[in-house]
Amino acid sequence: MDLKTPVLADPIPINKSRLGIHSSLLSYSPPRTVFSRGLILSIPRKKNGVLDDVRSSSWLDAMKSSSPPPKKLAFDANAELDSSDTDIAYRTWMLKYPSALSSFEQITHFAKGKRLALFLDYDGTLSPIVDNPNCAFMSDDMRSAVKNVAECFPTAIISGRSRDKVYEFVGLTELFYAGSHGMDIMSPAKNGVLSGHPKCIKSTDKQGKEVVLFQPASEFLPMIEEVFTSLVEITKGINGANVENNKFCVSVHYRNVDEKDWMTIAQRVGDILQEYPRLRLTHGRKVFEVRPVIDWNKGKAVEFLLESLGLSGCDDVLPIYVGDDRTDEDAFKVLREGNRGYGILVSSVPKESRAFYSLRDPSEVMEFLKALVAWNRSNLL
Ligand SMILES: O=P(O)(O)OC[C@H]1O[C@H](O[C@H]2O[C@H](CO)[C@@H](O)[C@H](O)[C@H]2O)[C@H](O)[C@@H](O)[C@@H]1O
Repeated sequence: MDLKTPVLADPIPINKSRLGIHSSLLSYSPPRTVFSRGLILSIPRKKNGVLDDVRSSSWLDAMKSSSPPPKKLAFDANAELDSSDTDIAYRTWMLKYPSALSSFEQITHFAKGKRLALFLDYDGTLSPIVDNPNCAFMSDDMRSAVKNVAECFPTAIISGRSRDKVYEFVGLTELFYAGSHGMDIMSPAKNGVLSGHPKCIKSTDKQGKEVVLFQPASEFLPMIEEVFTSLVEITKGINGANVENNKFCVSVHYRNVDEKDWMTIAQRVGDILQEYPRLRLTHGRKVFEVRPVIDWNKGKAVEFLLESLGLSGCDDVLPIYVGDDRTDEDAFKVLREGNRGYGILVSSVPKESRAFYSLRDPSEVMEFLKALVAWNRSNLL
């Protein structure tokens, strides 16, 4: 698809390319803007996506910067000058990743006459980041915004959580759910789009309704169970550590662990992972994520869903993906590389990304969803 984005509403010089998009929006390139130290979240990473050895000091740096501090702390702890520095850095960063709200007209101008498909991450996108992963509830307002948008466009939630857990939080039957970073895809009960797929299986959901599932990592289930048990065991003595079973992945949270114990937890997790060459370790927001070494991620899940919905390879389709985390970058990449659609990064701090646009936090995500619904309704008049 040719993303003929109209003129950008920000002062970035417009590239005279065929697409009329600034070159930085066409192909991924490292940001040219220099931000103050500590504002860029970077994680040491090898080319294959696996993090460097867990014992290296770069891990500790990555752990420290892996989730932005709550805004209040970032502003209170330092002098006024720091907060205005932060603001300037954020506004400068937004030149490269304009707000999807202030660019809304531009987005809908391009979306006119196209079929939209919406992909939403859960934690940090639909619900704010909280200390206790079991309490990451979404608000009723957000739920109704998601429900309304799903009535207008095919909508999927793609999360690192287990599919059951994210379904429990969201509780809407009309959506597609992809848990375990896209390794556990379920189509809505009344929508049979996955039924014809050769690798899909029929199952029943918690309410006993028939559902269709796609689980490309199913053979890893016993291994994940085993590593989950070991991780629970080795983190028992570390105050605040929390191991979450996400079915085809495991999360080891250190958000509530005292910083002096971060190296210990990283080392213990690394030691266990040594025994599992078919599992890999990645790093999210104050969390280590253990997952199978298979060629599958949130980007692949987006491609799979688009194909299953018959929306792949069509010029009149515009997929939009909204997410806040490193794992969402795989989806942003798929949309950007194929010039297929828009990635929207949710972040309150400058971050390097493959997204096109940005939103500051879940409340802006909700505004954006509401705006999409209003725009769709106005088109029907
Ligand atoms: O793909 P996502 O839906 O963004 O899931 C990624 C991880 O999200 C959850 O952890 C994050 O949110 C927690 C609740 O706000 C927070 O306490 C934690 O520090 C964050 O990393 C979830 O618990 C993980 O299992 C997911 O992998």
